[in-house]
Amino acid sequence: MTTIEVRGLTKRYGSDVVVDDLSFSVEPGQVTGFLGPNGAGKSTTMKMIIGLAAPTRGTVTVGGRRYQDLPVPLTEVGALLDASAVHGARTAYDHLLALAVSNGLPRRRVDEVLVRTGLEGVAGKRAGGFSLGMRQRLGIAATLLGDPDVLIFDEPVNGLDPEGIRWIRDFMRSLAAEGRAVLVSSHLMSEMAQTADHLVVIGRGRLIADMGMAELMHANGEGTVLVRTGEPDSFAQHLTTAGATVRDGLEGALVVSGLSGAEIGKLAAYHGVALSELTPQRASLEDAFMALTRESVEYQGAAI
Ligand SMILES: Nc1ncnc2c1ncn2[C@@H]1O[C@H](COP(=O)(O)OP(=O)(O)OP(=O)(O)O)[C@@H](O)[C@H]1O
Repeated sequence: MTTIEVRGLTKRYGSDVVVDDLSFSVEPGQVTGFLGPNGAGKSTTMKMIIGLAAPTRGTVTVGGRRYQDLPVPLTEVGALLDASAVHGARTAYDHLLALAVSNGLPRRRVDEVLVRTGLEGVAGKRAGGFSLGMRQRLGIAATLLGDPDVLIFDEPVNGLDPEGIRWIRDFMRSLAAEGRAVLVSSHLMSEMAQTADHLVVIGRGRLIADMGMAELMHANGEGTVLVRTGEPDSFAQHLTTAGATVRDGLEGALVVSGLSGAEIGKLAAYHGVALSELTPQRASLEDAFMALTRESVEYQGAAI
């Protein structure tokens, strides 16, 4: 089972400890969101995973081995840390071919990853003229050349338009569905809420939370549903009788916990109550993240 294991990882730059005794695991078949405010140490951690920065202390292994000890790293782990790191004068095809050849990978992989990332139509175009979204696709294509079980992406949706964001999100999910371990960093909880199965949250280089997305949602009141109806009082009664907890929301809305949206919908149908809104709440997740990382953000602000 190929995973990333981070144990007691620490990185010091001068007197600054930017990654501080960090331990977590990245499991296969999941998207693990690596969350933290700007400057929390996400990029530095990712660099240490793929041997671009040396830990001051601690270890990090991919599939049980240090990156430096992997015979053909590209076949074990693909990483996209900076999509602009492309030779602009080269075509997309030549960029990938150079990477494949220098890593002893078969030429056919270039065609395969171009198709997989939807770039086959622009394979002969110079990467320098690519939009940010296309550069990201090209960067992702490169990570897949060696068909690795582990993939690492640093803020892959930064600066992308909604269509680009959606493409990346779906792509991450499809990679995890194939059984790969996917580690993806972001400073936005809202982004991770729609992509990740598991979350590793850091602040000031330290681990703040390491938990399943479902667990986090549950712990932070996810499962609350906003309900609007013309008969709030009688429907609130039905909800309470069915085991839900109901409190009043804004403008006559009911805020319901203890029943899912589907269950509330069925209950309304059973009692012949027309609902004008039935919305599972997600905002609490963003609140949870802000609360978790507030201290580290304030520290950053105060340090400037
Ligand atoms: N080569 C370096 N030399 C000195 N300090 C560094 C170096 N690389 C990163 N840092 C510092 O380490 C801290 C963590 O940076 P890092 O880029 O890992 O954070 P991050 O969580 O990825 O944030 P962002 O989302 O802003 O990239 C920052 O304060 C940064 O200035």
